[in-house]
Amino acid sequence: MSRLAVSNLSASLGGNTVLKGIALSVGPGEFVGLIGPNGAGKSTLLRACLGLIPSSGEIQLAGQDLRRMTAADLARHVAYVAQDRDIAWPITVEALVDLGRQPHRGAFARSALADQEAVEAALQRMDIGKLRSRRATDLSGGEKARALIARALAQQADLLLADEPVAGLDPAHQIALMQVFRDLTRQGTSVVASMHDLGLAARWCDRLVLLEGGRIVADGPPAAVLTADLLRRVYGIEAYVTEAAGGLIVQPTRLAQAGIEQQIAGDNIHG
Ligand SMILES: Nc1ncnc2c1ncn2[C@@H]1O[C@H](COP(=O)(O)OP(=O)(O)OP(=O)(O)O)[C@@H](O)[C@H]1O
Repeated sequence: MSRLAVSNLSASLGGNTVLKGIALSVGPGEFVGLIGPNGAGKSTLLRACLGLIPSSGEIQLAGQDLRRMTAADLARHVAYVAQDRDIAWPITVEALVDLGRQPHRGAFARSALADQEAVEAALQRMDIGKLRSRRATDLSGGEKARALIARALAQQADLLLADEPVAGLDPAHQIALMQVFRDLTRQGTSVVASMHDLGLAARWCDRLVLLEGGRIVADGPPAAVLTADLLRRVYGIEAYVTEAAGGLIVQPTRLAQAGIEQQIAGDNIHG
């Protein structure tokens, strides 16, 4: 059964239709990268799948109609890392991560062993064990991002939706996060992460979904989606793309239009 099944999904914001007839199914253990230019609709799609914005069409989570699920049901099935990293309260990092356990217990219950283990595992996975006693509001941007991802990991939901989770992370923590997501998916969790880093998306995701103007224009293995033609057409870039041990390598190199202009200039100089 799909962890997430969306069909004919459309959504409007501020009077504009920003998602148009989206169909998407994510199975157990898939690591899906949601890619596309600024404004393509990636955040809106993730938010619609959580019922955070009004939408039309069908959205099922773990076989249940999203619009019939209670907040508690939803929190047991799906964890979310928002693009916005604002942390409102000066609670400790450990207390912040522990909030991820809330769906698993009553509001005033004491933390059970399973909760403590989940929090500890999330702190270690995101390499923030040594920050556990710091106030979350005092962390650096990348540290805040890791704390918020840890909170979502502690939730131990079957589906994790993460909006630009690598933004602001240093290269080591970017790779470590990709490894965490891959490990989770190999254990059966499904991950959908929006990403701008095409190199990371190419190398780590099982599947890429490319959005443009609120529509899905490609959906498949990285090598099928990150073609020179699609990169030029959708992003307006040229890229170095090659198969290598360990996965596809994609390195954007220049603007497609600028490339044409340079070629013309070069032709004039040499011609
Ligand atoms: N509250 C809003 N009111 C009006 N338009 C909105 C609103 N929120 C988003 N939009 C528009 O919806 C479109 C999709 O936005 P969205 O944030 O989903 O894009 P995105 O692919 O996540 O972009 P980015 O890569 O820049 O984060 C954009 O054109 C954006 O301007």
